[in-house]
Amino acid sequence: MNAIEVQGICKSYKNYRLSDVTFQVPKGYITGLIGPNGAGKSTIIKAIMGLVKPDQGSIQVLGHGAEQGEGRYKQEIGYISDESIYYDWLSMEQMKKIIAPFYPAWDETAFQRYMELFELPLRKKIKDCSKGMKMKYAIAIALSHNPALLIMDEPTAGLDPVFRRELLELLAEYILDDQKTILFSTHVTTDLDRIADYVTFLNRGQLIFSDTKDGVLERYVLVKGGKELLDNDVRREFVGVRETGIGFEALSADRGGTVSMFGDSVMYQQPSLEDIMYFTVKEARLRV
Ligand SMILES: Nc1ncnc2c1ncn2[C@@H]1O[C@H](COP(=O)(O)OP(=O)(O)OP(=O)(O)O)[C@@H](O)[C@H]1O
Repeated sequence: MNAIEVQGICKSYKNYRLSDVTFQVPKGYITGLIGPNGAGKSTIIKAIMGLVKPDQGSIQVLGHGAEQGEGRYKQEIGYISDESIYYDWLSMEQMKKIIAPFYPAWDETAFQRYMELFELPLRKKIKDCSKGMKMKYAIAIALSHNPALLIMDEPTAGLDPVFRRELLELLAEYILDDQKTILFSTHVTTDLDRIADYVTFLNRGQLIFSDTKDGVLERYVLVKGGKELLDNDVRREFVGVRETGIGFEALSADRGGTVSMFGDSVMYQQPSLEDIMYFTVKEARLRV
């Protein structure tokens, strides 16, 4: 079953086009949305939240059309935006008192626990908080109404490495009951290496893939070989090629085909998600 279904979404801005993007966010898992700056991650997330109206396509969230304004199902969603959405002249405690009544499932004990865990002083004014503190506060608020679906736009941006890791552990714990789903965007692929079950990769408004992380890592392979092997036909086999002083390094999206083509004349390595993003994005830039 899917918590989110994005079907054929298109959205055009002046110098940007999100082109026919289709993917699903399966219930009970963590899906990471990756892509470089300007790929369209925030646009997709805002469309899922009903904050951006797609030109074409449809989006279902928890079984409802995403365009259904402030439908009740929205209480089931914990949303962390890439912009601060709070009245920053209020203290964190005062702001919470405004937000909590909107959520019937608000858990005050959990909120107090998260504030303590994240070392956030309740009386501090939001405008006096650091970027990381504001992000932690948004996470505390989102988790305290026990949402079935957590949607976060770059939640790890601005967090120090220690809290970043603790947050990822917290999220992994959050979905342990199989009823919760998380979608989060990031351009830090190591966040996904740690906790994502599914990865959706967007580049220049186009979907590159949406698959299980293990499936992606099985399909792609990094090849290292001598320069003499690299002619134009061979280049076309790869997602991207980087020439080095002594040879080349290239990424293939077809491990089986590549291994049967090169046999043992090259070296093979398991690429990381960062390698996959690097070669894909670099190649797309060269083609423009
Ligand atoms: N309201 C808007 N009007 C015009 N252009 C917009 C608007 N919103 C987004 N864009 C453009 O759409 C493109 C995608 O932006 P988006 O914020 O979705 O990317 P992103 O992948 O979230 O990037 P980042 O990682 O830098 O946050 C960018 O070129 C951006 O300038």
